[in-house]
Amino acid sequence: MADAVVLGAGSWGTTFAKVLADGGADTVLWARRPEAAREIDESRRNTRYLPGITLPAGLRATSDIRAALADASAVFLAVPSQQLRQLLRDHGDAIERGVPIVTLMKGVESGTRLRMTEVIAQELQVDAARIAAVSGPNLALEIAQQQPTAAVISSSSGDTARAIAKLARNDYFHSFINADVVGTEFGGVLKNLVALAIGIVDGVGYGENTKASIITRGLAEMTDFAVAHGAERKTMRGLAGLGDLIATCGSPLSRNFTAGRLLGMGYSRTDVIARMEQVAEGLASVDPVAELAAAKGVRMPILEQVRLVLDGEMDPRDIAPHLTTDDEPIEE
Ligand SMILES: NC(=O)C1=CN([C@@H]2O[C@H](COP(=O)(O)OP(=O)(O)OC[C@H]3O[C@@H](n4cnc5c(N)ncnc54)[C@H](O)[C@@H]3O)[C@@H](O)[C@H]2O)C=CC1
Ligand SMILES: O=C(CO)COP(=O)(O)O
Repeated sequence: MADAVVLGAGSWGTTFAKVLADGGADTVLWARRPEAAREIDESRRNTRYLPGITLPAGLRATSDIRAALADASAVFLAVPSQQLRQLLRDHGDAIERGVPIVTLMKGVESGTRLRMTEVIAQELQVDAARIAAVSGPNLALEIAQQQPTAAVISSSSGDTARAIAKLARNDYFHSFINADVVGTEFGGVLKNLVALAIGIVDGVGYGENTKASIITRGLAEMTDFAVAHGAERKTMRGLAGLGDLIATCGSPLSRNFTAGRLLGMGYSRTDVIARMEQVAEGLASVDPVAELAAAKGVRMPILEQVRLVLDGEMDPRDIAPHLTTDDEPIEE
């Protein structure tokens, strides 16, 4: 049995497989395209997603998903959020009973508005104690370059969180644990939306005051939303909240920042999607998160303005002054 099987050989799946393999885990990475699996196995490279990175010799790749799953002691999921349900529907039956299932993903499903751990529980009919979510300030390329980084592994089961945290650590990557799955997952989803906003104002040409204002108010919005959905406030100040917000909003490596920047430069939603070569999860999360916020009566003016820019109903230059939609001053 392989210690870990990672599904999805994009930038994060490949990087996380490297993290696991560098920590000593016998790891198999599933790539949808046979030529991608071959490149990883034969050249120790994934040039499309991780240029310049040499992958560890111990990391094996395959395009045979069912054989990989049948041999897995733990399964890690790293495909775009809107694709997860179909993948599990097609191949979830190949996963052995009792195996922990870990999402590395940062999105909600449009339509159902479900978090990834909820999609896993629903589609595979597995107990929440077997499921974990990984989040944190984890820009893939920096980790692939072995720059020191921390993440948090969240599960309702302390045993599952601890087991995954022990697997996902090495001399450049450290995993903490928590039991706040709702907050940990929503942290990853919500920071993408703030990163879109930061990208937009960067594309417009605004500077650090604007960005700091949006990041600070964005964290307040994230916290209101997450707490209304049952998260712990402190999770939003941790790696999966503030930590990831800082990394994602401050880096041109972020695809959400990049997508926002194109919007700020005047490209339409359709143009931005066409130009992105990797997934920018925030683009698909805007509407379901806005719906979830409305259902709980949570006001999210920054998210609302990102939505208006995406829909072509607001000039990107107008986003910054509208950090609140209130006419009367409100308490910070
Ligand atoms: N790249 C990063 O720095 C980080 C990404 N994440 C999250 O990880 C998840 C995956 O993102 P990335 O790897 O960055 O995306 P990516 O765009 O680099 O790669 C996505 C991978 O999924 C595959 N894929 C696409 N549709 C598929 C389908 N229908 N069935 C199977 N495979 C499919 C693609 O071929 C590709 O290998 C996202 O939810 C993202 O938010 C989380 C932390 C860091
Ligand atoms: O989640 C990430 C960093 O923690 C990656 O952000 P992007 O998806 O915006 O690239």
